[in-house]
Amino acid sequence: MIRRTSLPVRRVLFPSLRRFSGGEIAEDNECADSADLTQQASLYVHWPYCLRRCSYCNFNKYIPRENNNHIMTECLQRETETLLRLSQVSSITSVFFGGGTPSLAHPSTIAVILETVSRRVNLSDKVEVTLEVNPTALGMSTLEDFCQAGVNRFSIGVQSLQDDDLMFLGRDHNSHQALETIAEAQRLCPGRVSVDVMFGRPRQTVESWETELTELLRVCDDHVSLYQLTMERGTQLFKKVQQGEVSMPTDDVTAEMYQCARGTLRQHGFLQYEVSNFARHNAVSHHNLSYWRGRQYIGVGPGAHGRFVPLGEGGVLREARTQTLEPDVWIREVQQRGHGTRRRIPLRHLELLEEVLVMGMRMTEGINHKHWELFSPQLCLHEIFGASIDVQELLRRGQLILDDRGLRCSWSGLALLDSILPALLVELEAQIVQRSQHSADKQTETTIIPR
Ligand SMILES: C[S@@+](CC[C@H](N)C(=O)[O-])C[C@H]1O[C@@H](n2cnc3c(N)ncnc32)[C@H](O)[C@@H]1O
Ligand SMILES: C[S@@+](CC[C@H](N)C(=O)[O-])C[C@H]1O[C@@H](n2cnc3c(N)ncnc32)[C@H](O)[C@@H]1O
Ligand code: SF4
Repeated sequence: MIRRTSLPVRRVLFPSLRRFSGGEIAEDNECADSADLTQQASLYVHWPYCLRRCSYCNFNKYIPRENNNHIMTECLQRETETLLRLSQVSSITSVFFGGGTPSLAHPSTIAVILETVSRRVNLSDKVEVTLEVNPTALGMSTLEDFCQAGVNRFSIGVQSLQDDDLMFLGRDHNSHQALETIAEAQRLCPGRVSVDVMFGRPRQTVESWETELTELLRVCDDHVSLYQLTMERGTQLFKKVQQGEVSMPTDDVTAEMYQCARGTLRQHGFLQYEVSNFARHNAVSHHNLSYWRGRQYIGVGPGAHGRFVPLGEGGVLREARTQTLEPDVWIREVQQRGHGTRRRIPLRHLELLEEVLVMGMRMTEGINHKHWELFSPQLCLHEIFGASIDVQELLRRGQLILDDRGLRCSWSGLALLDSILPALLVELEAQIVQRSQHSADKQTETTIIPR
């Protein structure tokens, strides 16, 4: 039985182990081979500080007691060196400075980290280097210096163009500043500016959302990320909703908002390439694509996540790594041992395939046969999913497509990804377990010595 659960647009960008909550793209996927999987990685750098706490946010962020930018920079640099050495990658394919509010860092921090990377591995000038920017007056005034430091893509946290909503969300900017920042970023990096916008906000209606999005599309550049406002435990918003002070739109309303936004974006020439992401003129985010395509990534900074094979330590399995969350503790660890890795979990074959499946199905292109074969040379997509009754039902309903290109969601299926994934994961596990059972039986058969 396949039921709708929720929209897949909630904020899941990189997979957390065992917790799965949902056109045309540049061709770089096609050229990946198995050597690329271990020799290349993208790099994520987390800046953990913000000016204030937004009412809805439970990302890993802190309001600094004092300015320790200098020490944070030194430690980010040191951890980058350590993790590059452990991964033994030969090139970094994209860099993403996220947070927190990385536009609060000094531009020289960005330059120092990029120099550190290029001293150790290949970092071509053409590589995408993104900085997340809060559209405050300060954020806007430093954009040019960030470009000088090596940033060539900006991701601007606009969230809304309604000033009363921005205030309610606890943002540190207003709509005028957001518009000015978009214009300045576009002047500096034409075609490489993204905006984040949230829907499903209290009091928002489908009509007001459509008007707001249309207004944003008139002024924005070529990339838009849409996020459904999600209630997170421990946030002010969560408390207010629990206490009945604020009510959130129903699931039916947010589903309508999502579908309406997809249509509006399409009318404005944006192609959807992932559940939450839309691009014009092929201005896709290469960094985020590398997550969805199951490539290696190195996560540096407090709370950053990474996925790579630690070749420098003689490892053979890809590991899920998480860095220590709390900045002061992380700083001490980096000073003492060169990195602040808190957790390392080697991914078994099934777990790796689960991640490849969950992340890959978020893209409109889905998972093509060649891509799957890189991770699963023994069992192809048809062998795993072709005979499943649940999958057949999804195919019959037109929500899923399995053909000679590979496995992907249809337009209607993508909005239901969260309810489609469980059926796929169950089938994947069943087939992998069955196959390993089968080969174990075969091994036993051949090793029995007749009396
Ligand atoms: C964690 S923020 C970091 C970048 C920057 N500080 C900002 O706020 O724009 C990245 C994005 O996460 C999204 N986000 C954070 N909390 C969210 C929530 N509870 N629901 C939906 N999206 C959320 C916002 O759209 C935001 O742009
Ligand atoms: C919600 S997304 C927004 C991306 C944006 N829409 C774009 O197209 O560039 C970015 C956020 O995800 C989180 N994030 C991304 N990669 C991460 C990683 N490897 N480790 C930890 N957090 C990560 C960070 O909080 C970052 O601010
Ligand atoms: S500025 Fe961004 S990271 Fe900081 S609290 Fe707000 S949403 Fe979270």
